[in-house]
Amino acid sequence: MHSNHLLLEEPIRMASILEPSKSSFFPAMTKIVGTLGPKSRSVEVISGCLKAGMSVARFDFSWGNPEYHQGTLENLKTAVKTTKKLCAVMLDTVGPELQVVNKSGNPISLQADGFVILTPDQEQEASSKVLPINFEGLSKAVKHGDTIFVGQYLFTGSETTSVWLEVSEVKGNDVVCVIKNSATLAGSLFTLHASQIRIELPTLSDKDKEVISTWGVQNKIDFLSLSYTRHAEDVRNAREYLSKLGDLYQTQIFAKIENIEGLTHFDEILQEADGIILSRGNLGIDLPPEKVFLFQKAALYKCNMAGKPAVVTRVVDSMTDNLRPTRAEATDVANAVLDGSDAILLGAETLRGLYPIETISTVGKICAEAEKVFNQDLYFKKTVKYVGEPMTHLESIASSAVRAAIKVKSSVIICFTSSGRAARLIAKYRPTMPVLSVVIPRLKTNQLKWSFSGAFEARQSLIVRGLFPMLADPRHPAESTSATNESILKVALDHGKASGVIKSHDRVVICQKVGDASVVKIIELED
Ligand SMILES: Nc1ncnc2c1ncn2[C@@H]1O[C@H](COP(=O)(O)OP(=O)(O)O)[C@@H](O)[C@H]1O
Ligand SMILES: C=C(OP(=O)(O)O)C(=O)O
Ligand SMILES: [K+]
Ligand SMILES: [Mg+2]
Repeated sequence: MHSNHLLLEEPIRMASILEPSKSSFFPAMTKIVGTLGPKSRSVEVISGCLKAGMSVARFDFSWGNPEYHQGTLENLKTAVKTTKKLCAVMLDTVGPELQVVNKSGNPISLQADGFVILTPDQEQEASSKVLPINFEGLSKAVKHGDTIFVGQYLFTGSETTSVWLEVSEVKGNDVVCVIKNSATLAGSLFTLHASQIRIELPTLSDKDKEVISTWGVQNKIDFLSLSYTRHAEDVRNAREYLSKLGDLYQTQIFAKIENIEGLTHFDEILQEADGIILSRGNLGIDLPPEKVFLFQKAALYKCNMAGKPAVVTRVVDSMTDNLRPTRAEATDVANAVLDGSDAILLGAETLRGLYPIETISTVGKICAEAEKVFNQDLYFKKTVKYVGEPMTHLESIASSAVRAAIKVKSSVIICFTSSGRAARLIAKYRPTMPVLSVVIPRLKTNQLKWSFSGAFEARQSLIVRGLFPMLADPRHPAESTSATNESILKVALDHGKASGVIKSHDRVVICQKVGDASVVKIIELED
């Protein structure tokens, strides 16, 4: 991954672009989140997705019932066991999402320049004249001239099954709209996005709370993807809610920025959240198109400097029905990596697309190519400058480990960690080689029972660029002696060798505590 590192800023020999990339054990340092659904729920397809590089599975509760998602999750567990590839679980909330329910499922044909009424009366059947919605307050929120977008769940923006509407007038609780483009709405559920409109609904709905406290608790979800996060308060409320649900106090919250309200409160949200999802599906229609890239670059920079993982969505929409991405999409994936994203989230492509596995492997290959030309040196300097001095001891150790690893051309960095903090800080400096984070379980109690920490911490690193976790045997307690440290290190090195990332005579940088001191060690392997 770090060999023959090219820099875009230097003249590249054009022919070198054509040199095939060496295959490596890790498809890419950038992680892939796949949304699982109808086209990606069998053990066979999920196994294919894991082998192709998916390391986080997203379960989107905007759609489907808990039993359906449970069936998928059971298959995921089987696939994880058989492929021996780790995968984290992300629960995605419905939040204040506006939806049109088309009970009959019959296609609804809308003609440009005609009118259609949006009504909160859900008793009415959806038709080309009336679309019933799940929200009473739309008529109070919108005014003449506002734009509304309605499309199939997870619309890609490139299909003829979604429609733009312009508000013509408000009649009581109904909103009369002019149809801007002819379209046929297909399916039984449509998402409705009112551009730049405040929707007075809670970010965590009652339905979300119920799902989290049942399905979420039962499955010990690693991540909560908080749809339509608009304020830091939304994250605080979700955290408060999770803190009372057994193991879920350890669940990380990823705030989804999907509209202008979230964008304007970005800095405060980033402080509260464990990570950010740049939800370009919704945000891409809330923002004028010419502003989307600016948000992406600015938000990724802020996440990188804060050392918090950032996930970019909606990159290869056209792969929902096609085996190849468009040129623009392929370039977009690479740019997301160059801009600093940790992970790419696939939505419709894996959920209802025809090529879930191929999409993951194509995106992974593009990411890996972009990583090779990522200007780590420049990024490193920028980050050190941003953090300033004095640095905390741990951050200084982490950044030094990355520098040492690059200088000695180390094949991997091995980081011992219990909380995951040290490994995340190393990843923050974007090393060009993989980081094997060896998570050492810690014995803990909640006054009712004793258990080992570590499982959440290990899985949560599956969304961070460059981190590859390994959970140490709980028989090696965190309060370790140097003898146990040595034996764990041997296990980590053997694991690295078996997977092909470490070879004989390689140099390896190790970050661990010896006694009370954090140390960075460089070792050179023998045969
Ligand atoms: N069990 C362990 N054995 C040896 N070193 C460790 C262990 N856990 C953490 N370290 C090292 O201790 C330092 C603090 O790491 P951090 O991840 O913040 O630890 P903690 O998990 O205790 O919060 C780092 O240098 C890390 O590599
Ligand atoms: C990922 C997104 O949201 P959803 O949950 O609707 O897929 C998005 O808007 O990009
Ligand atoms: K959702
Ligand atoms: Mg969305």
